[in-house]
Amino acid sequence: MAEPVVIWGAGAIGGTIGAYLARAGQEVLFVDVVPEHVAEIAAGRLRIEGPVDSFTTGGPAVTPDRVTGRHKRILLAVKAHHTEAATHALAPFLAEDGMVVSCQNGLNELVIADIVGRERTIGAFVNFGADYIEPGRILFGNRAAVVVGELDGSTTPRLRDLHEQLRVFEPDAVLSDNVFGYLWGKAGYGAILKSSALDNQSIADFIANPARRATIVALVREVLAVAAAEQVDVLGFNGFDPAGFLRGDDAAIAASMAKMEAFNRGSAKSHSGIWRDLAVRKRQSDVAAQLAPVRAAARRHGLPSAMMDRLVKLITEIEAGRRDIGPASADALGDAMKERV
Ligand SMILES: NC(=O)C1=CN([C@@H]2O[C@H](COP(=O)(O)OP(=O)(O)OC[C@H]3O[C@@H](n4cnc5c(N)ncnc54)[C@H](OP(=O)(O)O)[C@@H]3O)[C@@H](O)[C@H]2O)C=CC1
Ligand SMILES: CC(C)(CO)C(=O)C(=O)O
Repeated sequence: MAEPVVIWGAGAIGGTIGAYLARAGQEVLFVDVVPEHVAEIAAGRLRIEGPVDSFTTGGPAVTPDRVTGRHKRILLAVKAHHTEAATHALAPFLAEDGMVVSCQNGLNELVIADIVGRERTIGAFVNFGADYIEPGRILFGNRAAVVVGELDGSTTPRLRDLHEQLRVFEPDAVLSDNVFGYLWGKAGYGAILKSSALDNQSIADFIANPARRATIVALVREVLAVAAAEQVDVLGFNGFDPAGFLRGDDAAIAASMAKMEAFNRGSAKSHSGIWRDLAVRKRQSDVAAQLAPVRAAARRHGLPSAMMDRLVKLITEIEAGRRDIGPASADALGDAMKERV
């Protein structure tokens, strides 16, 4: 029997990728902590819906306590604040020569590598949009960048195999020698998504809102300054132009903002996953966990992190029920910028 690929965390991202692989006839084992969702997948009722595609599939699916065997390829797709626990849980089931592929937002590769070893960790960057609707139902909102890369930038046979496999899901998937360039790029672009969760506007409307422009630029530049200090060659994607932001080039930034707005208008996923956690699912988001390594690096380099610090504080207040989502919260992030100067 073929070696199955394990999808650990079969929600919006893991469920979508796994559904494509299963539909293509590949051996997939879905693992998730939500028993009702696991039951639907195991019963062959994993439904992908939305403008991109519409199909129902399924396959073997279990909760983590029912996993057996040792597996060569585990795609990890849990939120950043669940990375450490999930990696500890999967480690006993990872083959000695196996790999964990982080299909996540954030610099989770660093956490995973600490637990299973750098040589068993592969980096990935995903920017497509998906929403977990209910057990067995996922909205696939839009296609977007998918990238894989070894942490040291090398091109290995296992990376080529993984890349080929992911092309079943995203034909334009990229094999990169600079996956950290994309991950830091997503940290910059992701800062916009995070700040958009302070308000109820869609991502596209938030980006287009002139009242948010200066705050977005200051926040993105703060993140990218840290990437530069870390000597990362940050890469762009789907309209995001990190070089333009870093240079403080107004024309390039305006062009990038227009492209990012258009890109997000084309998605059926109108709001960020973070907004969805806060406003719809009423639960903790992974904002603090995603920004933790960026803020730590800022401290190491003696760089400012006032915008990121304020963003985390505001989101934490929303999570605790001490603050509402709305324009006043987005304004409060702008205040951090004004206080800085
Ligand atoms: N959704 C999107 O459009 C995008 C998401 N991302 C990133 O992809 C990653 C996955 O996000 P997304 O798919 O949206 O999240 P979801 O919440 O939709 O899916 C994650 C799933 O993993 C489950 N889970 C949590 N802990 C564990 C565990 N220890 N073992 C197994 N399963 C677990 C969750 O259960 P429970 O819900 O109970 O926690 C949930 O079912 C995140 O890093 C996110 O930032 C990146 C690009 C786009
Ligand atoms: C908005 C999106 C899908 C990136 O395009 C994202 O990364 C998120 O919601 O966390």
